[in-house]
Amino acid sequence: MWTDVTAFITAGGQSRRFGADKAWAVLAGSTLLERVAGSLSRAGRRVLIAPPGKYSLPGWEAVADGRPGEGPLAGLETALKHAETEWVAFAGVDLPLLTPAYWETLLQARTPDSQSVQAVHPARGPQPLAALYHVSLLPDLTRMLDAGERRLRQAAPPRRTALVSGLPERSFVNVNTPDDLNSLQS
Ligand SMILES: Nc1nc2c(ncn2[C@@H]2O[C@H](COP(=O)(O)OP(=O)(O)OP(=O)(O)O)[C@@H](O)[C@H]2O)c(=O)[nH]1
Ligand SMILES: [Mg+2]
Repeated sequence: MWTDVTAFITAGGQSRRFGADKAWAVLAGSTLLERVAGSLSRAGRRVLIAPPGKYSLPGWEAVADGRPGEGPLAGLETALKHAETEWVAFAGVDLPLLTPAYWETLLQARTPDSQSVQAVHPARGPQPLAALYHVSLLPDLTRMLDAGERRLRQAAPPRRTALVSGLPERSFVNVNTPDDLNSLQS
């Protein structure tokens, strides 16, 4: 059990590219939402950020977005506000190949002065949508959002971000379109 981290799944998106709610899309008998949730099931407290009543996931609390429709950076602000631990594990709904081992590797890479821990894809760089964040980021995050910033990759300063290389590339598979899902099924 990961007692010192709270898991959050940000599920407030519109799935415009997918064309239907991708949280409910099924891969190998489980929904994408269930698959991400499964990777985080060892977290002591688990919270879904989504419009009220939209999803229910056994073992997961639900909280509403503080800034509905403003994207995953706003979802992260909501997560940090609801965290009762110093660290949160923050994930999107559309990363169906994440595993407990992925998160354990990130948890072990925390350092006393880091505010985020992110896995690095060899071609695409740091992966902020399946990453750890420290609650001390909250005031700066709120300021950034108030100033109009919406890019999740801006959430943590690079000098305070611990980077983890060498995780299996399949961990990063991200489903944005029906083709992305089809290519996993074939
Ligand atoms: N809480 C919250 N999460 C969001 C919001 N917008 C997107 N997300 C989530 O952020 C993650 C990554 O976002 P995208 O891949 O862009 O998903 P999306 O916005 O539903 O899809 P598109 O409409 O195709 O961009 C997914 O888990 C989304 O549910 C939002 O406004 N609030
Ligand atoms: Mg989007």
